[in-house]
Amino acid sequence: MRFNPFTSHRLLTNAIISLFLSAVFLSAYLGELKTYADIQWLDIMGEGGIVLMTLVWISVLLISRPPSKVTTYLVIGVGLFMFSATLDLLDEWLMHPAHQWLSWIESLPAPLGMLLTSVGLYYWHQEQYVLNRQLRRREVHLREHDKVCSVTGLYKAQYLDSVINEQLISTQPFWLGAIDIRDFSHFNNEFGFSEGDRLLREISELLLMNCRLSDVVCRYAGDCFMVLMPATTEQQAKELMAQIKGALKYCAFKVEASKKARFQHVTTALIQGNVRNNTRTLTSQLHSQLQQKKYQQKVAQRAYLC
Ligand SMILES: Nc1nc2c(ncn2[C@@H]2O[C@H](COP(=O)(O)OP(=O)(O)OP(=O)(O)O)[C@@H](O)[C@H]2O)c(=O)[nH]1
Repeated sequence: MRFNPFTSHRLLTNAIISLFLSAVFLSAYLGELKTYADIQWLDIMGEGGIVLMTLVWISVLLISRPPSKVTTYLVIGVGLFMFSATLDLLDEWLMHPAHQWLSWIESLPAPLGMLLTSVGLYYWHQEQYVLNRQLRRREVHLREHDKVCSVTGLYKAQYLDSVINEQLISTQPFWLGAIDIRDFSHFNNEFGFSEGDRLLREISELLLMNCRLSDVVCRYAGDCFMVLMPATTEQQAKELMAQIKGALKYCAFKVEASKKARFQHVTTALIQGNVRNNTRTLTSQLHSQLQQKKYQQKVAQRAYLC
């Protein structure tokens, strides 16, 4: 999720714009233009780069973070640093009178800003600790955002493959389960793609709720999820998949447009991780098992209807 700095962080954005403009006006009001020969272009490039980068950091913070104490400390901290850096940059063009108060205004905000940024980083560390605990059920020890599905917040196939690889190397027994939503394309056609996305999100939450802390839940493809169950017996793996199936079957998903409850049916398949397998053969064997089950279910359904 991205935030709009002008709506989600109106006060902070206004504070940063005011800091920047006050540095410009202060310099322009008090300074005297230097002669062309006195201008150091190399200094301008270096100091201009610092101002530009601090403005980029502030924009990234405002766009990426929700309103919070951490965001305020970080943005104001970097903003004060940007204020000092802007004054520093502008005095390459404008000679400032040698007032004590002016040199304080130029030098004090930077260390104060760094202090506030450090406080913000400390709170960020605490916040991250809480978030890491929340994420424990979604990841093992890797954090690579490009491997996370933006719809469900679960890791994608690529991540699961790397965890399977690690499990195979460690020779620990593990089971891999696949869960495929039945007739998801019909659901999409009937209620729209965004309701489909919402259903995928709700299913992800239910999967996480039904899995143990040590399991890794991933969205493998479109409507197919996979669960890696480390140090698990066949009996435990089967029980877990049955619990997931049951939980989804009785979950009354309310479609926004009709407010009617929809119950989801899934097809599941299980395979044991074996040192003789490699990641690709394991996932493709599980996939073909799933396809076979789906086919059998469709044949049985047709026979029942006839
Ligand atoms: N809403 C939504 N739909 C998606 C997404 N990714 C894939 N899909 C849809 O998921 C559907 C998967 O179709 P199929 O593989 O035929 O699955 P199915 O309709 O459940 O059929 P069976 O699995 O055979 O019961 C397709 O309609 C895709 O368009 C997504 O991120 N969001």
